[in-house]
Parts: sequence; structure tokens; C-alpha cells
Amino acid sequence: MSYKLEQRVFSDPLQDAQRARERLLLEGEVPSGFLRAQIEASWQRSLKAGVRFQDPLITSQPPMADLFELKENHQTLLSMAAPEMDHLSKQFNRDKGMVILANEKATILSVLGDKRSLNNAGSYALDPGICWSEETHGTNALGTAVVDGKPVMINGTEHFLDGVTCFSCTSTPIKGVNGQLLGVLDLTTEANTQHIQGNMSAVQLAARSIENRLFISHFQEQAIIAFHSRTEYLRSAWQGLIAIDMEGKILALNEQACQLLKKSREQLQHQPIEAITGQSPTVLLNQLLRNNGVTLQLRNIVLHCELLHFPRQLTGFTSRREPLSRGTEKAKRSSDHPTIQKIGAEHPRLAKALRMALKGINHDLPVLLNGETGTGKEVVARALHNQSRRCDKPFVAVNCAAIPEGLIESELFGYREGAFTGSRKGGMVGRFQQANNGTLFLDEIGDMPLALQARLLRVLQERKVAPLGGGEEVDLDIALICATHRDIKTLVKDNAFREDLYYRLNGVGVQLPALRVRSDLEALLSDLLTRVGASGVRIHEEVLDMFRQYSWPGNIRQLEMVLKAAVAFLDEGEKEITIDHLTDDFIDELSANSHSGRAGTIKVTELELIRNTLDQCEGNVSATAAALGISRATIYRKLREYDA
Ligand SMILES: Nc1ncnc2c1ncn2[C@@H]1O[C@H](COP(=O)(O)OP(=O)(O)OP(=O)(O)O)[C@@H](O)[C@H]1O
Repeated sequence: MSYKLEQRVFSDPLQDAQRARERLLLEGEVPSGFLRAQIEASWQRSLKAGVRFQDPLITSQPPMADLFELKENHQTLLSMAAPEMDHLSKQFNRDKGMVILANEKATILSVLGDKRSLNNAGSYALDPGICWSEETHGTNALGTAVVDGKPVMINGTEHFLDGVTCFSCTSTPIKGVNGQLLGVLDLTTEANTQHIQGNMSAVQLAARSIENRLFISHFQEQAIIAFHSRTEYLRSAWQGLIAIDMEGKILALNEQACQLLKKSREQLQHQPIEAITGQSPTVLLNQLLRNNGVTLQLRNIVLHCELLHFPRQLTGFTSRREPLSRGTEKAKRSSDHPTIQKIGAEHPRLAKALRMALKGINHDLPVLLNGETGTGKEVVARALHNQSRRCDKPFVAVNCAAIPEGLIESELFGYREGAFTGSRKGGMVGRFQQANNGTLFLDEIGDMPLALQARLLRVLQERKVAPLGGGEEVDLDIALICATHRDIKTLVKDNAFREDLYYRLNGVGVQLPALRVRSDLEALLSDLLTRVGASGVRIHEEVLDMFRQYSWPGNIRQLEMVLKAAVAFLDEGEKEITIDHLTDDFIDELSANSHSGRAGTIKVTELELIRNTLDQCEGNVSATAAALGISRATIYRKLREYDA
């Protein structure tokens, strides 16, 4: 008894844990009072599960097919966690930290960091596919966080297996939109007690960010309100999030929202938002949109709220208002997929490129679309397919940037049943094969890893694809459309993109113009207004002028969202969008970011003017020179300057 008291007064967790190890070895039981309560309970469970200190670590990974399947089943979690893991890994690079993501059963999905730097055999058990449950590895941060469902730090000898007592590990659970356990994020460094608290804060911050990202992506079609009692915490990982449906019913909340509102998830979920805010959802949403945020004085707390996510069907939300236009479903559907004629209607140069692309695709020439984000690359790809000879065959789109690097190959080429021990029954048909006879759209092709570019080139040359793991080759008959926002020629120059592949993909190149240089803004506006159900609505000249001056970094996608918001603000019977219907933050953005006002943009504007005029004159340089009152030589010189 006196011994325990003494060691508690001069508590050193590592020494305490070492003593607890010695006692356990001597007595065969976990001694009480030596370890922190969470660790003691975990040691008890480990012992009960039959794990012993000296048990070897499991270092062999499962078969490749199981690994593929594991990653495939957790693709969303992996992609949402990737940026946070990357950030964490850079932050702890100096400390030789390894960042680990595991699933809800403590099986490792992904590891960042150089395990050789940890200089310990134990690090070789930190590979994807290896399970770190308490049953397999005794007390460890991943397995214990899964059991406890809360953050855990395990330092040195607090681990159960001798083989991992050289590590300090900090894990925190990652929860899904309904509070269910999705996985665990962990930071493993060499054992020391000094930094572990700092590690915990960093890991928790990263885990909250991942959860918030998952939350936002899960409720893409709903309104998401972000809030906090302190404004400086808005837009941070600690903000509360609530997703509501079109009737204003709470669909889900994140952990921080429950803490801020001091209520459990069960108490709040499925309740009307009015029960919390005291305001009808329509009033609240309209206020949030109009004022860029509101402060709510609730009974026991002040909440600063922002509308984080704008529901696509906002007009449906303000359902008491008459719909602005009553186009038939069919009309709506057809306007959802503009034709290439419509896309290029008032843009001769684009129209010509699109006509050539359609001819090309019908003769099996690949098409390469290039344009900034939101310029309509996917819209064009679909239009080309819909009007091609393959229109009744599949259109398969793959975003190369959204798939984890290790999975792109199996995603594109598939793998065979029996290709690997334990491979999935029926294997997996790759996207190439899915698109056979139809069109394959490879978006963000500029992000394809170099190693895979070689394989892609081979497939395109041979027009055959063999699933991973060998097996029969399948003849391919596909139209290929690729897209990128990157400058592929620069990537080629930098050796980041294979030159031979570039020429293979660039059968017909189509440059999609940025919105700021398009001469058909009015036509696009009327098209987009129809798409958002407001075909009879006009746009005030002053707003049009502002739109013409603005640089539109998000291009057509951004314009579409601005119009949706403006339409939602129209009062009943109102038929004109004026400056009053634009949100304050967009008006600020307009004045700060008009392309004629930006520093250093005179040259850009000049070149845009030349390009625009060239478009209008269908590429005729003499006509352009005459229209602008400058010489042909000046036009060539300025275009060369731009290229340089
Ligand atoms: N010609 C068009 N007419 C009407 N809407 C369009 C047109 N082009 C694009 N859009 C709309 O703009 C948005 C962005 O289009 P899309 O996804 O095709 O762009 P993208 O260039 O592929 O973007 P990213 O590079 O970010 O993937 C979509 O909502 C789409 O409906």
C-alpha cells in the first residue's frame, strides 16, 4: 500500500507502467492503481483475450485483392482523410512521425511517413491491411480507441506488446454523420512523454476536420448551417454543423454541434430546426443568405451562424412561393444536358472546335478538353457522347484526381477473380471494360501518376485491356474523352506527363474558354435561368455590367450558384434580378475581383480582348486587326507575348 502511495506521489507514467509489467509477469494479473484507468481497463481486456507481452507482431499484409477491397470499401474516408493526413505528416516530419488511418475495426487503411526512420522492427507491423485490434495486439492506441470510442494516448511501456513499447501513439476516433464509428486517426512517434499532449491536439484537430469534410460531402443536396458561440471559431474544425432538409427538419449534427447546444444527438436529430432557433426555416435560411450570417440569441447561449452549404433546390425550400416558371419535366431534362450546338451557339471558335470534336469522336479520335474549373468540361463530354454514334451505349466518367493513387489501376483496368489469393468473387470489371462500345471520360487526366500513364498508353495503342493479375485480354472499342484544368504542355516539359501519351490523347483538342473571356454571357445567363426554373426573369443592366467586369474564378459553376441565390431572393411576382438580390459577400467579391480592376491585369484584359475579337471574327486576323484598329503584326506579337 505504502509503495503504491509513494509511486503515485512521484508519478512517472513510464516507470509506473514498467512496474506494472513486472508485477503482471510475477503475479499473472494486472496490478491495480499503477496505470491510468483507461490503460488498466485495456490491459485487463488484452490479458482476457489471451495476448501476452512477448507475443510477436503481425507483420504480414493480407493478399492484394483483400487490400484493394478494403481500400475500395473505405474510399470516401480515405479521400476525405488524405489532405489532413498529409498536413499532419508534414507537421511531424521532424519527429519522424507516422500518420495512420485505420477503419472501425482498427485495420490499417493508409500510412504516411517513413517507417524506416522509426528504426524499429515494430514499424513493419504498421502496414495497410494489418489489424491492430486489442485482440490481436493488446493495448495500443488504434485498438483501444476503437473499443473506448474516445481519444487515447499510449506511451512506451503502457503498450501491451513488448514489440511496441518503443512507440508513443495518439489516436482519436473519426465519427460519421450519425455519430457512428468510421475509423481512427493515429500519430505514432518514438516513445517520449514530453510531446504527446501536443500530438493529441494535432490529431484531434485533424480528425474533426475529416469529420466535417465527410459531413459536408454527405449532405451536398441539403442546407448546412455552421455555428459557434464565438465568431472566431466559425470555419474552424470546431464549428458546429447542422444539416436540414427541405422542410427544415434536422437530418444530422456533428459532435461539436451537440456540445455547443448541450444536447445529445438523439434529442436533436429529426427535430424541426425551429425548435432550436425559434425561427421558421424559410426565414432563417433567407436571413442567412441575405446577410451572410446571423446571430441568434437563444435561451442560454448566443450562436453565430453561417450558411455553409447552399441547397441546390433552394427554390423548393421557399415552397410557399409560386414557382417562377413551370417548364415541363422534359424541357427541364433537355436543358440539363445542353447540346454542343447550344454550348457553342454564340461562340464561333468554340462551336468550330466542338464540331471538329464530334466528327473526331465519331471516327474514334480521342478528344482532349482543357479549361479552368467550372468551364463545363464534363458538360461538353456528355454532350459529345449524347450526340455521337455511341449515344445509346454507356458513358463512364472517372475522375483521376479523386481516386487514391494506389487504386486508379484497379479502377481503370479491373482485376480477375482468383487473380490473387482470396480475390473478390467475380473479380472487378474495370472502367475501360464498363465503357466498352460507349465513351470513357477521364477527368483530371493531368493528375494521373506517371507509372500509370505508361499502362494507359499501352492500352490505347493495343486497344486491348487485361485485368490486373493477368487473364484474358478484352478487345476495346471505346471513344475516349479526357479533360484537365492543367497545362499539359508544361507538365510534359516538366517531365510530369508523358509526351507520347499527350499526343495519343490529343486527337482533337478543345480549349474551353474561361467565363470572363466568353462573349456569350447573356446567352449563358438565359440558359442558366431556365435551368434554375426562372426562365421569365431578366437581369438588370447594372448587374449585367458587374457580371461582365467580374473575373469569375469559378466560371459557369459559380455563375449558376449566384443566379440560384438571386432567384431565391426574388419576391413573389418579381421578374428582375437587381443588385438587391445579390448576397453581400458576392457584391464585395465583385468589387474586389473585377477583372478590369485587378493589379497586373491590363495585359490580360488586352489579350482577352484580342482573343474575344478573334473569336467573333472566326479566327480571321486581318478582320480582328481592323476591328481593333491595330496592325496584324501587333496582334501576332501580343499573342506571342502571352504564350511566353
Ligand atoms: N454550357 C453550359 N450551359 C449551362 N450550364 C453549364 C454549361 N457548362 C457548364 N455548366 C454548368 O456549370 C457547372 C460546372 O460544369 P462542369 O462540371 O462540366 O465543369 P468542369 O469544367 O468539368 O469543372 P471541374 O473542372 O471543376 O470538374 C455545372 O453545374 C454545369 O451544369
